[in-house]
Amino acid sequence: MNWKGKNVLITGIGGFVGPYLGEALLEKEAIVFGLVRKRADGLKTKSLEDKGIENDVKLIGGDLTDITSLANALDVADPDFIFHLAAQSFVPRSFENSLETQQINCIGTVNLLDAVRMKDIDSKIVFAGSSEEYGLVISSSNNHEQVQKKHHSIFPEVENIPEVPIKETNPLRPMSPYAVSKVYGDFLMRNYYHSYGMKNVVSRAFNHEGAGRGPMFVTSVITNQIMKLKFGEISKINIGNVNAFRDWSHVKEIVRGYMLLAEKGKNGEVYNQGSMRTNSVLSYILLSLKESGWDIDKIEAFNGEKMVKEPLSMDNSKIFGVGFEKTAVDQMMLEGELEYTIADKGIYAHTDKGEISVEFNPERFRPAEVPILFANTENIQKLGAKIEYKLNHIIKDQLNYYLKKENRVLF
Ligand SMILES: C[C@H]1O[C@H](OP(=O)(O)OP(=O)(O)OC[C@H]2O[C@@H](n3cnc4c(=O)[nH]c(N)nc43)[C@H](O)[C@@H]2O)[C@@H](O)[C@@H](O)C1=O
Repeated sequence: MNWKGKNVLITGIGGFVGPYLGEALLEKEAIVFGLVRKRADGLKTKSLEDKGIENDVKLIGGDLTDITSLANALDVADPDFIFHLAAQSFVPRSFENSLETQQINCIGTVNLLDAVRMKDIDSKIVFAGSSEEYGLVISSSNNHEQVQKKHHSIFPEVENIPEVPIKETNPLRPMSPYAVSKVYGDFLMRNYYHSYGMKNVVSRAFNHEGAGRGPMFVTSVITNQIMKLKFGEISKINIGNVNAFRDWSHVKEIVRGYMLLAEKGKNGEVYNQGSMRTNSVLSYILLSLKESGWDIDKIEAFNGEKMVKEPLSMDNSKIFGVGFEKTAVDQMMLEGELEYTIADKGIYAHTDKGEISVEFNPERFRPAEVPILFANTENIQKLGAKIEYKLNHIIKDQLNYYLKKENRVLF
């Protein structure tokens, strides 16, 4: 599609993904408008300045919870396309402040749809749904008796049949207020399409990362701390649940997917976006250490009970198909060879440059957890999406970002 001269409105342009999307659309000569919250010191945001596009996008002050400001934004932008990215997106915060999350993510989304409907604007909306909507997904790694019992107590209808890689047709079993809010938006989009013919497509993106990712998300927590470790600013790594598996993509790939969905996504449809890989948080730590120059010999639980040899071997690449990378640690965890928690308090990584301590901090654990996310992306691949970035590209980008001292933060 020719984006040249197309009016595009991005809600949440000042977040993590917004500037990447803005940049990609500007390269295609689209006219980019961005909704940002009004502040006393103006509309400019650091993430847009970091990308150097703060003067090229047209910022509109507004708030998703204020429908009048959305009507105004639509008047100003007269959009051909709307990318609705704005949200409270940090899962732990949604547990602490559920109402805020529902106000921004649910009320904000219905406000946007109603403003478009009442103004009778003919634009196509791409909605940022989330893989978090799938929530409690069954895989062989969490399909043993004790865990099955717990699954049934949360979702009695669950059948203990492995569901990975996850298709769009998988049941939605949200595990956090954030996830519930995204299910709301997802269903509302489809309802407005079927009720009013309002053009829209839902993207269910799995985790996406890169330089500038919010410091509270786990990949930033890891790479930030590893750079601090390298520069002697801290002496150990502090982390939460290392046994969760996530499907991590590069943010640039997800942005390409958003644009593809705007162009070719079927109205009223839902598309997964992801890498078709799954790795544990522990592996993200080990791979990041490796990328930063530490050679890991073995890892060992604080209590000394379990030992893992060659944690970084990258075989088994054919098991799950496209671009699958996993470490021996992932392999053992997925096959249940390593206990669900290989350690209760932490692990030591024995490296060529000495021992690194990785401490599990109970405050970083969540009241409810999504055990594994692993995307089946066949549907968006049929539209032309390709997976090019490897996990180590993503890690490198994040480590490079934290090479700069001013980017290293307390987290
Ligand atoms: C697709 C989806 O992606 C993101 O949601 P998320 O998966 O919750 O992302 P995260 O990076 O906060 O956590 C990933 C995993 O890592 C575990 N974990 C361990 N230790 C720490 C830790 O210290 N901090 C954090 N944040 N997580 C930790 C944590 O328990 C979880 O299992 C959002 O963009 C969301 O908006 C979205 O839509």
